[in-house]
Amino acid sequence: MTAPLLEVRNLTKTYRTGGGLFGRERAAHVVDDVSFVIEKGATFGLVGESGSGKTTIGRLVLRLVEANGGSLLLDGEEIGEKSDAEMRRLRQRMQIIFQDPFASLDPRVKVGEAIAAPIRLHRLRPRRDVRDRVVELLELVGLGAHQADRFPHEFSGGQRQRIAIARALAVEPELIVCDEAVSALDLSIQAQVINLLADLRDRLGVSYLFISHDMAVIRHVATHVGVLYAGRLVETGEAKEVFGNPRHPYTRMLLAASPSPVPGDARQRQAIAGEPPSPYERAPGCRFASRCPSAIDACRSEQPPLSTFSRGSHQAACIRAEEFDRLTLLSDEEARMSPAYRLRIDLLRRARAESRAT
Ligand SMILES: Nc1ncnc2c1ncn2[C@@H]1O[C@H](COP(=O)(O)OP(=O)(O)OP(=O)(O)O)[C@@H](O)[C@H]1O
Repeated sequence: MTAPLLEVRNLTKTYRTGGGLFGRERAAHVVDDVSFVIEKGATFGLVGESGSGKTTIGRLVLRLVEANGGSLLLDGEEIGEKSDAEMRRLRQRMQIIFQDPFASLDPRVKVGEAIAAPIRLHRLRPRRDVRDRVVELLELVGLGAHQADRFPHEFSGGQRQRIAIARALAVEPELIVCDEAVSALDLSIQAQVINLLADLRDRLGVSYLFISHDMAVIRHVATHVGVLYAGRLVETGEAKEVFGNPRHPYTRMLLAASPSPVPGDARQRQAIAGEPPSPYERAPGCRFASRCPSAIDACRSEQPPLSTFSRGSHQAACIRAEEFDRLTLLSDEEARMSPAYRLRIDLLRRARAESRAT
């Protein structure tokens, strides 16, 4: 079996703030033991609420910030230890697109020049061919040759994002990290940019780490999904499995809070009650326990077992919630035939009721 394009293993990031002469040093546990893979030509959608650590993971993958632990393998090769010089070469294979392309486009530089700069820097084309390549890239993202001589402010938000995509593609990357790349756009423009990204994936074989807080966007764009809660991945899997059969209670809450994918479906969206814990406070139990409808007392004192990470498979981190679901789905008939199951479900129900009463 060939190696996946990117393999992230047990990635951890803790920021230390304060300290010094008078301040007390504090640790923000922002990313905790995160593992996932991105296959060639796949879009891995990383979704979670604000502050869950999505941007940090994107930056860790590109080594724009350094991890405290874990490893990163690009095409099977460890890149976590590479020197700055080696990383500069590797960065050509990995690009990033931000939410606000205006911030990353110099207002004084014509867009043709902005796209040509990385081609020249990495000497990807002979000088005389650079202009043709810029035109080719503009056309690839649905813009025209005549737009090369305009300045960024002459474009709409959606067009600017297309320019950012063209510039990222200029170095022929294998992986593009899209950090909230469509979040600032109107819905109809969002759909156009998402379709463009999917089209480029099919035509060029590029892969994406697509970061978004919006389940509806992830549903449209992702082939695989990772659901992040307070720095931990609580569920990963193929998109059709995660959306068709979400297993973690947090995934279900995110889905209930997002619009129905069925046109005309008037289902009420349910806001997620409560707040995630601060990264500065890491209690021993499950981070999601205070918001979890299936939580029992034990969840507040110990982390529920994590199912082992295995490549490409659907995994649910919370074995306890899974077991509760499985048992409650048993029909009375099945439960009668299986006294052990019946006993177990009675115990779980009682534990849950007691935990709610306290
Ligand atoms: N340099 C830093 N020092 C201390 N804490 C940080 C630093 N950078 C990020 N954090 C904290 O890490 C947590 C995760 O931030 P991050 O930006 O990765 O989350 P996010 O899921 O991308 O959220 P958002 O969608 O709001 O950008 C936040 O609580 C943030 O305050």
